[in-house]
Amino acid sequence: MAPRPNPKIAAALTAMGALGIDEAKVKSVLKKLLKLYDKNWELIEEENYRALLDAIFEEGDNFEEEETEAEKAPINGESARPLKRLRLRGENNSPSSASSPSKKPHIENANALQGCSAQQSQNKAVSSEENVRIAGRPSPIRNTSSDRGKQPALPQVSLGGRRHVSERASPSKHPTVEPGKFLLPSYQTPHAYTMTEPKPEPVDEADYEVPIAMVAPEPSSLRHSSMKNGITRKQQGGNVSMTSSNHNTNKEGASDVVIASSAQGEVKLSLSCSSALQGPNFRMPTQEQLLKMMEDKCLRSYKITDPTFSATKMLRDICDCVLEFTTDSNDDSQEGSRTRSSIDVSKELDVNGTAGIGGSKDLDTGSHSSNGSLQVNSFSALVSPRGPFLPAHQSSLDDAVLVSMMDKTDDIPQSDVRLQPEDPMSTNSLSLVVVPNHQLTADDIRSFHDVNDLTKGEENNQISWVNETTDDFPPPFSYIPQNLVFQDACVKISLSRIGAKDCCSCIGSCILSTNCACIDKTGGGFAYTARGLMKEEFLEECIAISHNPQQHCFYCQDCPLERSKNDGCLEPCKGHLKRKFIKECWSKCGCGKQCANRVIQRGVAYNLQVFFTSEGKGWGLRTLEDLPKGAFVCEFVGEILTIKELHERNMKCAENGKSTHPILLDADWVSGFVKDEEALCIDAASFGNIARFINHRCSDANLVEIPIQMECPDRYYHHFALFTTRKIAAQEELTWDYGIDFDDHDQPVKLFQCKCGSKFCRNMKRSNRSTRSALIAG
Ligand SMILES: C[S@@+](CC[C@H](N)C(=O)[O-])C[C@H]1O[C@@H](n2cnc3c(N)ncnc32)[C@H](O)[C@@H]1O
Repeated sequence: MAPRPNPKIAAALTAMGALGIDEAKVKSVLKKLLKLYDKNWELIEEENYRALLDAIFEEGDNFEEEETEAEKAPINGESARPLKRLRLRGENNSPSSASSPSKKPHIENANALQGCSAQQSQNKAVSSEENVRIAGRPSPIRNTSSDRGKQPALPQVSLGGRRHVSERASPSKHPTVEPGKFLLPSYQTPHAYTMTEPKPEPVDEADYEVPIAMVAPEPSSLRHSSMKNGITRKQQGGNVSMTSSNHNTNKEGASDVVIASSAQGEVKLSLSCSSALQGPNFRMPTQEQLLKMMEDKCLRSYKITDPTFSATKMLRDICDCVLEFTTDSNDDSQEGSRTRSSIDVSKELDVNGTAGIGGSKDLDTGSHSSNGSLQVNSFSALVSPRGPFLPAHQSSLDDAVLVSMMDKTDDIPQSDVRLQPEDPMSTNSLSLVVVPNHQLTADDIRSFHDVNDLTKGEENNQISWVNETTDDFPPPFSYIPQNLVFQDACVKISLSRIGAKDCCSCIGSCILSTNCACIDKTGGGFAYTARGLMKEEFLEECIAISHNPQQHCFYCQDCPLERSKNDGCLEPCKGHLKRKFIKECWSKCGCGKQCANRVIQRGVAYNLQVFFTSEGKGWGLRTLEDLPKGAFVCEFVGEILTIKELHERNMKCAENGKSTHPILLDADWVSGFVKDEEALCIDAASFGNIARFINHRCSDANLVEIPIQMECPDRYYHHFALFTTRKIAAQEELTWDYGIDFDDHDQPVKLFQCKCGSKFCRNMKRSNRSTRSALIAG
């Protein structure tokens, strides 16, 4: 009867067999190792048989070196080592091994030996260290799982700088190497950025450098200087970039790695292939190919045998390390905060090969410059640390060359990392997303939105955004919770202007007071209920005014709106609505913040959401909870401009094909003369709050706007608050009547084809009217 195999030996053989290592070789090395370690299996089994694996590699190298001493003559200026490995690879890939999938690791194993060669030569030089290592610890590999990411390379493995392509398998020399195993770009057309599997092509070694590198999306001048300096550190708009470049003096198109982090805890790691890579058939590998290859490489070169090892995780670890370094451990504010990191891999191609890094031109999304170069700017780095993910801008994947990967969410386990290049809209923060080559300005970057909270924490509640209809993202703008003066607007807020009659001296809440000065100023008494809702009567009056504006207009003699047009033909005043307003108590009053007469200043109180409408109105705002009638929803916040400034802005916007959405603020029209700097409006196009998403509905809108006087004693109201006109059910879109006269093409609000769907739609009535007139005329 055959002796029962030692289960420990069997397990070791199985583990090594899984890596494609020949059983006989394992046995022979194991025997020696057992002897060396005095049969201490613990040392051998530690770290997935790392000691054994290491010994096998070393033994393999010694064996090969002895065997191929005669073949060490340099070829093409290369050392003999790669060639020796290749020969070995050829030997290992006997027909049987090549055809069997299980033999694939043989190829990798040969590569691993190749990766070991540097180690081998170092080992010889540090034999005393080696002795210590063997005696004290079986594995020379210090790269334990806890080290991973922080110290990705083995100290004894020299990987600094580029590795020449001939160190890798080149199909011309290694016919047994599988296609797609290598990052050998096969260029099809200048526009072919599809993630197709690269074909192994004959590569001229002189033109090909292994890319460990990155071309940062930055101006060419900066890139150039960073390349010259080798290593640069630059401060750009709050981002710190650490550029580590591996400059090859023989090549114009050297490449480098950029790791950037922002004060918000965002980390961006960018890698790019430089023009030096461009070959006649350059083609981008898929992310999976790239990461798989990296994992194979780690297995070979660093002997990382941990089955849970992944290149993705390693990249994330790099980001984590940056965060660790850049986060002040004493900073309490950082504690408990959700940190995220993003990893971008970008690629720059210089198709005609003339410009290299310094000479490439930037391109628009989906297109290429005349010189064929492609500049990638990532906005995945713009993701708020609090938000899970800023999805890529709508773009075809074919045009995209940049991948972004978010990691480290609180709610999704890291092991759940999925690469989803096919789903650019996925809001899974762990998605690998391809984003387009797109030039972003600093303004663009500042104004992107967190999918969980586009208020950037400025409101009481987070306000998320969703798009279930298209691939669009909310337009870029800066979120502000309170109005800001743009430039010339005269907004007089000063304590000295608020006299005794302009503020109350109530104690606690004014609702119980019989002589509140603020309530007296609000026409018609206390406007709010104790619950902070608008009183029915007051609300109905406001609604009635908005329904019949003609009956509540004041017409001035010298209208600042007409004056501001500056076109030499002053038309008569079109009228200013005399609205009801509310005077809320304020800081100079005796009451407290919880006073029932302070509603809008307590901010947004309901759960709202920005969503993409399905009726063609673009983005809209909806409520996620039932709202009672008379509830304050939000203020319309934006930049306060003079009407003159608005006209100038409108002209510029028209040139750029953009539009503003201003609303006119009330002034003291009845005083007879309102100065230019007192005729004001609010424009929320570039700076605004959630109200900028509220769409128009003719007549039966569920919100009504009411001016609020707070910190100004006169009839210049800078607060425009929106209250519900009725009960609103959860999920309903919030709308208000902009008060547009669809016949007046001269108003500051840009006219649009109204799709409010109301049976009272003025635009629909207008088009019905014109159809009728056309029918009558015709
Ligand atoms: C203040 S913005 C509202 C948010 C806007 N929908 C967006 O996507 O950013 C006003 C613009 O929204 C669109 N809009 C608002 N109400 C609309 C309606 N009833 N029908 C069609 N478009 C509307 C118009 O383009 C208008 O210029």
